[in-house]
Amino acid sequence: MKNATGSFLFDFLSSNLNLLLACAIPLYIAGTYFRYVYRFRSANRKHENGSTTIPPTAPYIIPYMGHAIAFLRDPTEFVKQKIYLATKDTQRPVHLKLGPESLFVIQGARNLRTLWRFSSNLSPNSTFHYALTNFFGMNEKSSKTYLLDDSGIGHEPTAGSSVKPHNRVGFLNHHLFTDFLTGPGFRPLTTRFEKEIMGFKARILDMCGSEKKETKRTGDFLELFTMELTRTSLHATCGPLLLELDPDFPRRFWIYSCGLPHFLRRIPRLFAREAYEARDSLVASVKLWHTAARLRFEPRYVDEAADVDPFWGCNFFRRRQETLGGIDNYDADAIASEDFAAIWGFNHNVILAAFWVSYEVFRDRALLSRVENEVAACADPTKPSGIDVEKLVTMPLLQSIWAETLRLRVHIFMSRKVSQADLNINHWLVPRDNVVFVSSTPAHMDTASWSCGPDDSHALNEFWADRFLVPQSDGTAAFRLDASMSGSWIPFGGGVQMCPGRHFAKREALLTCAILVSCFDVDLVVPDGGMEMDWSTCGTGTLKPKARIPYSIGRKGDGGVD
Ligand code: HEM
Repeated sequence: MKNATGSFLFDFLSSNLNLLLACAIPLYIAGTYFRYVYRFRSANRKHENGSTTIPPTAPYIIPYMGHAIAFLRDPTEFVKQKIYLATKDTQRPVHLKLGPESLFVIQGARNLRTLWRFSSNLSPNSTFHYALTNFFGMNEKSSKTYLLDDSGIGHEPTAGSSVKPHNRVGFLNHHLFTDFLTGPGFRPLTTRFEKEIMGFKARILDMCGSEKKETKRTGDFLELFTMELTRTSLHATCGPLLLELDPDFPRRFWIYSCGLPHFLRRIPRLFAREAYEARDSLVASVKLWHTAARLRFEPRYVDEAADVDPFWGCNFFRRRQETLGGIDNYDADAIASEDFAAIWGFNHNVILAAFWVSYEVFRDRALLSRVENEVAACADPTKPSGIDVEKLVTMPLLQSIWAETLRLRVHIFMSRKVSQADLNINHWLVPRDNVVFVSSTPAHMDTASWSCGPDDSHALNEFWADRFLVPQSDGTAAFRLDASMSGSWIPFGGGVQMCPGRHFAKREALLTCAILVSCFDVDLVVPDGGMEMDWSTCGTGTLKPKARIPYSIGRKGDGGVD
C-alpha cells in the first residue's frame, strides 16, 4: 500500500513537473517580495521606536538580481520610484540590492547633514575607480591604484595603511584640486576667465554682424554654451595649446556627453560606438597636448602673477604631471585619462548650468529687466570684463537664480565606501565596507525643505527665480541659502569632498549671463510651459534640454558693457 502511494506520488510529480515549476516560481517570487515588504515596514517601525536599525531593503521581485534590472533599464525612473517615491514623505535611508552589489541610499536633510560630518570615514576611491575605468577610459592596472589606496585624504595616512606616499592618489589629487580651486589659488583662475570671456563676447559680436539692433543667426541656444563657452573655459584652464592642436575638441566633448548613459550602464563598445570613439579621441588629444606641452615648456615661460604658461595653461595641469607621473602603474595614457576626467569635471556641469541660467533670464522679459538692473549695478570699467564679478555674485536675484537653477537642473549621484567603522546616522546603521549613495533629486524635490511661494503656486518641478529670496522690511529682498540648508541643497555634494569648483562655477555662469544680458538682445523660441529636460544623463550632474532652442541674437542698442 505504502509503495503504491509512493509510486503514485512519484508518477504524479514527474508527469506534472512543468506545472509544479510553473506554480512554484511565481510563488517563490511573491514570497520573496512579501517577505521584503514585511521586513521593510518592521525595520522602519523599529527605527521610529528609537532602536538603531540597518536601513531596510526596498522590496524587490527577482531573487539575487534585486533592483539591478530596474536600475540599469531606467536609472531616472528608478530614482523616482524606488528612492524618491518609496520614501517620499519621510525621506528615510533605504537599502538597495544591485545584483552582487548593494547600496545604502541616504536621504533626508537631517541624515545628509549627519552623513557629511562623517566624511573622514567615507572613501570615494571606489567611485573614482569606477568613473575612471568606465567613463574616462583608464586601464584597470592604473585605476586599481584607487582601490589599493586606503590612506584617506588627511595629511597623515589612516592608521594601519601601508600605501607609499607617492601612491596616495586620493590625497594627492584632492590637494591639487583644493589648492587650485579654493583659497588664494582660485583668484588667478577667475581673473583668467574674466579675460577669456571677452573672447566669447567678441566671437558672438562677430556672429551678429556690425549693425546695432540687427539680429542674426537662428540656431540652437545651447550651442552658444557647448561650443563657445566650452572654448572660453578650456582657454582659461588649459591655455591655448590644447585647442590649437585639436580645434574640434568642444564638439566631440559634447558628443561624448550625450553618450554618458552608455558609460553609466556599462554598455559594451559594440553598441555605443560613437560615444566610445568620441571618448577615445578626446583622451588621445589630451595625451597629444601633454606631449607637445612637455616638449615646448620652459620655466621662463611661466607668468608667475597669473600662475599660467602658454603650454600647460594654469599651473594645476603642470603640477599634476609631476604628481601623477610619480605614481606606480601610471603611464602617459593613465595621466591623459585623469586629465580628461578633470577637464570633464571643470566644464560639463557648469556649462550646462550657465546655459540654464541664461535660458531662464531671456525667456522671461520681466525677469530679464530685473537682472539687467542688477548687472548694471556691477558695471566697472576697471575690471577685465567691465563687470565687477565679486559684486555680481553677491546680488540677491542673481544668487537666487543660480541656486534655483542648480536645485532644479542638477541630478547627480554620489557614492562613498564606509571605510573604517560602522556608520551611525541618526540611529540608521550602515555596516563598515558598505557603500552609501546619495542622489540630489530627492533632496531638491523635498516638499518639506522648500518654499513653493504664497498659495503654493511655484511647484518644485518648475523654475521660480525668487525661491531663495526673503522679503525684507524695507521692501528689498535678501538671498537666503545658509548652513541649515546644507542637507537640502546639495548640487555640489557635501563634507570634505564637496565640489571645490563651486566658487568658480558661480562666477563663470553668472558672468556669462551678465555679458549676454548687457551686450546682446536675445530672443528664444521656447515651447509653452518651458523646455523639458533630457533625463537620459540623470546621475551625472546638470541635465540638458530635451530639444533644440532656436534663437536670434543681436548687438544691444547701446553697445553694452565695453
Ligand atoms: C554646476 C556646476 C558643478 C556641479 C553641479 C558640480 C558638482 C560636483 C559634485 C557633486 C562633486 C562631488 C562629487 C562627489 O561627492 O562624489 C564635485 C566634485 C568636484 N568638482 Fe564639481 N561641480 C560643478 C562645477 C565644477 C567646476 C567649474 C569645477 C572646476 C573648475 C569643478 C571641480 C570639481 C572637482 C575637482 C571635484 C573633485 C573634488 C575631489 O575629489 O576632491 N566642479 N563637483
